Amino acid sequence: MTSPVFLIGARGCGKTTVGAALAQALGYEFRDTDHHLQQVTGKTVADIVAAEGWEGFRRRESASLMAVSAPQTVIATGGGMVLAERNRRFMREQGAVIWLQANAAVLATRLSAYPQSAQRPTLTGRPITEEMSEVLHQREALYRDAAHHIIDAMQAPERVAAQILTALARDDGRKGVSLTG
Ligand SMILES: Nc1ncnc2c1ncn2[C@@H]1O[C@H](COP(=O)(O)OP(=O)(O)OP(=O)(O)O)[C@@H](O)[C@H]1O
Ligand SMILES: O=C(O)C1=C[C@@H](O)[C@@H](O)[C@H](O)C1
Ligand SMILES: [Mg+2]
Repeated sequence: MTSPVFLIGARGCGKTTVGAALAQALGYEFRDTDHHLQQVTGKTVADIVAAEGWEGFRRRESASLMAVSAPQTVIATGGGMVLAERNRRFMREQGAVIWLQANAAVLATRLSAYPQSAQRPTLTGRPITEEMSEVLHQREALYRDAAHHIIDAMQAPERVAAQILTALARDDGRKGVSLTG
């Protein structure tokens, strides 16, 4: 397998955390669309949203997705990457798409412990548990639509990474190629 691996899912599901470990295990590059956007603009998500609105941010994150996608790369995407149909189609066509699934209570607990509010400005203006419930309600069908594999992200990061490796190896087995070849 050489095609990119895209990690999708809500804020706090572990795309950045698990993505780095997964890339290391595969010997792949690791890219993160939120980090890329911050590097090229020199601005945080909150800065971009304040200057250009969420619409401007969504346009820029779609461009980031195209910019970082490459063979032998694990890509942690922004939580809202799936909102655009074009992004969902692009990821499905270009590589393997993995949804890291977690419930609102777990996500809210993680995000409360480590808010990073410059990178995660409020999406709804509501308290965090309510916000995550609302966001999941709006997006679950989109994550499901985009994903080739759904992984339980409410386990230790190493377990999550191991289960993704198993799913990718199974894909390769079906195609008759080895994971590293
Ligand atoms: N499997 C896990 N178990 C426990 N804590 C986790 C797990 N995965 C991530 N975390 C913790 O949750 C927080 C959010 O993780 P991370 O930044 O990787 O999420 P993300 O999906 O990249 O979020 P965002 O969409 O906002 O970029 C971090 O503090 C991280 O240490
Ligand atoms: O879920 C979302 O809409 C977001 C998630 C983060 O990764 C960032 O991309 C940004 O804060 C928006
Ligand atoms: Mg992240």
